[in-house]
Amino acid sequence: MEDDTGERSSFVIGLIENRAKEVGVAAFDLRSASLHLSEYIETSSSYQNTKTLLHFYDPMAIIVPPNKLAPDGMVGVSELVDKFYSSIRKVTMVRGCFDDTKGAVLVKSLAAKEPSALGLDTYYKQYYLCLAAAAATIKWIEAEKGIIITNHSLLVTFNGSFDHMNIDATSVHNLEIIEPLHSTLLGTSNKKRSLFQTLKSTRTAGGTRLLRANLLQPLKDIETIKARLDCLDELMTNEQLFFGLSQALQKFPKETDRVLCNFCFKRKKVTNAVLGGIDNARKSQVVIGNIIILKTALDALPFLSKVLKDANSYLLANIYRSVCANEKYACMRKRIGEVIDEDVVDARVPFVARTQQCFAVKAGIDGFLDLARRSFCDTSQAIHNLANKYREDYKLPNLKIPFNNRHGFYFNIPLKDIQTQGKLPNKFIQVAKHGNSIHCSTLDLASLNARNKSAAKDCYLRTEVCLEALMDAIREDVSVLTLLAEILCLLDMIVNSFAHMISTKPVDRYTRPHFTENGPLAIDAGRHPILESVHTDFVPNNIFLSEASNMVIVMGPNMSGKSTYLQQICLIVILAQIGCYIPARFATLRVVDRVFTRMGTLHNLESNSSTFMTEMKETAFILQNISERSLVVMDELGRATSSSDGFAIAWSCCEQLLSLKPYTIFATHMEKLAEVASIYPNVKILHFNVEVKNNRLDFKFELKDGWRHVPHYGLLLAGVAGLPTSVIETAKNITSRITEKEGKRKELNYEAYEGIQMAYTVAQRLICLKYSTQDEDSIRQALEHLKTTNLQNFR
Ligand SMILES: Nc1ncnc2c1ncn2[C@@H]1O[C@H](COP(=O)(O)OP(=O)(O)OP(=O)(O)O)[C@@H](O)[C@H]1O
Repeated sequence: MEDDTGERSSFVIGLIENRAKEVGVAAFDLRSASLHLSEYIETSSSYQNTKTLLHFYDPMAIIVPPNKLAPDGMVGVSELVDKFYSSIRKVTMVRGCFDDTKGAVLVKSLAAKEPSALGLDTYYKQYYLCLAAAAATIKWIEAEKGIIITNHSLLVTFNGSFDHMNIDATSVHNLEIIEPLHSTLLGTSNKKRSLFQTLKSTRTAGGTRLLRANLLQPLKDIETIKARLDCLDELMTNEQLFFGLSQALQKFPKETDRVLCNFCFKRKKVTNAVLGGIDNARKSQVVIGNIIILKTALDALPFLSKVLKDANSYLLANIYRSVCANEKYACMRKRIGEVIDEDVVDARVPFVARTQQCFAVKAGIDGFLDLARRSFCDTSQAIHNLANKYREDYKLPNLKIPFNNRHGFYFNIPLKDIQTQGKLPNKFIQVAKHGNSIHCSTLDLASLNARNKSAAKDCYLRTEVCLEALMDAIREDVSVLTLLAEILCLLDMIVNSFAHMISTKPVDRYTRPHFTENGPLAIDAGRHPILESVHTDFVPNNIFLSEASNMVIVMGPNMSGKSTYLQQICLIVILAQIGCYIPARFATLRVVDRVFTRMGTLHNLESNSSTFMTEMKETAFILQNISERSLVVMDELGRATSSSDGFAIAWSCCEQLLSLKPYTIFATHMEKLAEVASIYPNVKILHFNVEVKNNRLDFKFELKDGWRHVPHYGLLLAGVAGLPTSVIETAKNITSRITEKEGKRKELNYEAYEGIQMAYTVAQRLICLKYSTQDEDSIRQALEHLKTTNLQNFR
């Protein structure tokens, strides 16, 4: 659509990425004066997430930093724009314009929203890339359009990636998704691992990266989640397929995904003028190594095809259709076979790899290359002859001649051989002790090494010239290579991580979660995915949240398992939304768009905030950013200030959350908070069962309905911790007087709201039946039952 200025679109987009493949996007809408900030991890090497965003905004100009080769073979955002959005105006601004600190200051002063709602103080680090993009975008707009944006006028929103669940940095930390809390806090190694570490049995760096990205931003699209779960179902029921796939993946060199994406880049032509530079030789060596890896990967494809031929699940069948049955791969392999020697393989041992690379191209294609190879063979032979000579001359039968890329060939002589000789002859130089042997060289070896290296360099440079036409032909079909790279990463994650983890647990410990659009979040006998392997007797627990009962308040003494339970629910939801089975007997979930947690009580030293201020900033951010589809877990909100203010804050936050309708789990020690449930029927109270035996607390870790007063649990624990008896006795007297008064008030409240409670219970059951997958007869029966029981209750 054209606007008044004749521009097709009113959006200007700033784009920047970092080495960890996180992308920051600032989308400025000139028409509505709004700024949409997004920051996410790019999960695919073809920049699918960024493309979705660019497609959505359809901008008139894209601002990027100068072109720079992205690490790990990814096409940098700048090249992405050149390649796929050449019709859109591209503006390159120097990196200095992408200043995150300036961006934060600008956004704070221009935004119409409260700074607390933006969460910039608390989440500054999480936003830094999109803030950098915002700084450049705003600077360009002001200069280009000759305008100045008025303070507090801009509507600023923050989105992650469109297709993914958002988890803020604090929640990632609280939930121990990537790092366990203890190791970062105390610098100690702890038995407890993070979710990422538990799942990290991927084989390739690409698979590991994808797993990490998925855990940080799980999926939101039910169909994609279901496709992954269907694939897991098939792998769990078809052993042959599972083992076949694991085997097939092992046939691909580990760095395949990185190398395949490298073919997107074209190097400057190797001319005679540049021939000879050592740096060029190294780059040529990389090109040859890449071709060899591509050849090995293409050779592994037929086995993958054989394994996937009869796969039924959509995901695997689709991989078979798009990759295995795609003739382009076979054509490419044939084309490689015309130039590259059939026997060349990808090797890890440095000298074998060097030899493979020197002899990669078939003999007779290039005369100069054949000459360089002869020289390479001669010098290699001369080096081995030299070693033989030293063995005899100096009576060193165990002298070895290893090779590494840095030093070339060197001698390795066991210390005991030298001791029998008395001393190492003076001929040997650069002597260094390594364990039970010494490493050294001689002038002759150094000279031969130099000649050998120079011959290898000539081989590489000539080989690259021979490969030019082949490389161009491959580049024409580079999209099939990026597709293969993505598929290998995905398979690595699903087979080597998800399926592997499930298969190493006892049967039926992990089950497939079910998903509905708007149904309840119900988990039967859920367990903590990490702690269950630390505690052999881990006690499973349930959760049920629905539209009619969207808040659970969990009560219980210290150490009863509240925080673990909150973390467990979030981790189960995350596992389910990355398309993995979950540690529960049964679960049906509603897709969550954001997970918010308020758990830690750490001082935020960086932002110079007290415990209470950090708590309040995080709570403000949550309350202003949640949607009806979010999951919120709050652990002991309000405990860091005076008890009356803390209680008031906890209560009003509960009320606010109830009005916003996300699914909320609220853990608290404040017994008075149980009264929220008497007033609001959509709140359910649960407590962790604890028995008091001989003045000691016996933790059962079982979650039970309702609220239960455990007398003086704080005092019991304080006693165990060593507080004087006199102090504890006085405290007991005070607390029993307070609880007596409270009890009476609660009874009055309960009577007043009993009617509403009952009506809500009926509504809640009706909602469950609405999303039930049972047959019509059972639902009719259940409705009949509901009718009769409730008529009795109302009478
Ligand atoms: N379901 C469970 N089964 C077995 N052990 C558990 C279970 N839940 C928690 N635990 C263990 O109990 C300990 C205390 O749990 P947690 O920290 O969750 O308690 P809490 O109620 O949040 O305590 P506080 O109120 O003092 O923060 C944990 O170290 C955990 O290992």
